[in-house]
Amino acid sequence: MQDSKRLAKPANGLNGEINVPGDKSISHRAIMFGSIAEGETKVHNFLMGDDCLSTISCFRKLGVQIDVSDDEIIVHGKGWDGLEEPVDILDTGNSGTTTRLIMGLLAGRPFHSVLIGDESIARRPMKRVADPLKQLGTKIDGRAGGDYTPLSIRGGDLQGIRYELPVASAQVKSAILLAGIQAEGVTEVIEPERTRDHTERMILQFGGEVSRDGQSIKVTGGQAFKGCTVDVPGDISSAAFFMVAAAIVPGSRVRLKQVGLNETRTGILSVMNKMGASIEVIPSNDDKGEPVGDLVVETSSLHGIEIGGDIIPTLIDEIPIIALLATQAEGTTVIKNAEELKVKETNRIDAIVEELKKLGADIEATDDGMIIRGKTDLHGGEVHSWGDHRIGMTLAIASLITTSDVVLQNHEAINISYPQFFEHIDQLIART
Ligand SMILES: O=C(O)C1=C[C@@H](OP(=O)(O)O)[C@@H](O)[C@H](O)C1
Ligand SMILES: C=C(OP(=O)(O)O)C(=O)O
Repeated sequence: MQDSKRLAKPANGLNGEINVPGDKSISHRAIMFGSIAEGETKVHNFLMGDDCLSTISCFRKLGVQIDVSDDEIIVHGKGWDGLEEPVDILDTGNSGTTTRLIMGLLAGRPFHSVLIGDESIARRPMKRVADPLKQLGTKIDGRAGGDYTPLSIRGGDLQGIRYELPVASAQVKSAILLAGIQAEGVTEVIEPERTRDHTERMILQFGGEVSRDGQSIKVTGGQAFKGCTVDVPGDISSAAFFMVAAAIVPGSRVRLKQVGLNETRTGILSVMNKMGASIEVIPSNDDKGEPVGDLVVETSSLHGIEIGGDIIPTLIDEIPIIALLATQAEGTTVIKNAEELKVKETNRIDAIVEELKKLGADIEATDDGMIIRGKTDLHGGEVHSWGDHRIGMTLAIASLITTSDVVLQNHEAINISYPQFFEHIDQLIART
């Protein structure tokens, strides 16, 4: 059953501080590297969202012991050879990152696995990963000629390749690197634009080697990893909802603590600065593999800008909430080169345009993005998350500034990446 939720409104803005949950991309990778490493890996501030729980469940089925407690996750890695042929199907749930990265990791394992996910995963293209992995020497098949789940993978002896990514995707890059570290010789991936580099950083953190020269990333095969401690920073993609909320709700001042500030993820900061938002960045000194800092955001007067080109991969997941921000900016905001949004959990161009229109936004879809004209007073109404966590959170933040109530259908989708989301809204409203 899908639940609906009538959302509360702040009388005097959002105020106070919160720790947003751990970074989703880094949490997935910590479980994966912990599983293929020798010895124990401790993960602090792990994101207990549904996507990362899917990753834990898959690795348990591959024979890895993973202990979950309130303050840490312990992964008992047994090295590459410790992974066992799963007797059950690996269910990756709603998670594209789990599905695509695990494909790369299983590509070099000498056994058979079957991957399946939910109905959203079943619509997302997997050929972009399967093609290069087949070139490395893996056997992969699946629905529609191997482009969609269910997928079956029979790992094999791999040979390094040189591969130019046709799309700027960290998931495809990471899958190839995870296969490349098991292959004979060197594997080189060339990205058209820079994408998030958490996999590369984690290879180094677990004692491996990877090099970058411009847009080219190289790994040598036959690498073994050593367990370590991973301190997961707060997720800037989750912080983005409260950065925008603070900027658009009158009378707000919010401090978001210990947020990951990796420059391959901070496009939202540049965009908000350009639009005129008041954001103070307070960097921390104890960088443990990833840069972190606090962000203080205040209500701001905003203007529209053009967003496109190589900044897109650094803010791809933030575009739904940037669209809402743009409805509160004077003038026109154009978002282009963002066609990848069509193959996320939903077609996020269609989803955000359709739902924000229901609240009175002046927004139109284009082939590769959207055009938003502001500033518009938004009104209440009934909206739907489309089963997509980022669409659901964007609509919930919109409800903080609408002239009447918003009813959000299927808000549970938000548990994918931010289980404490509504608690955090209540907390920031209560402090006013
Ligand atoms: O590597 C990752 O952790 C991710 C990469 C991005 O996807 P693409 O690689 O498909 O761009 C992003 O949208 C996703 O939320 C997480
Ligand atoms: C696209 C996302 O995740 P994934 O690709 O892992 O499903 C997201 O979190 O916005």
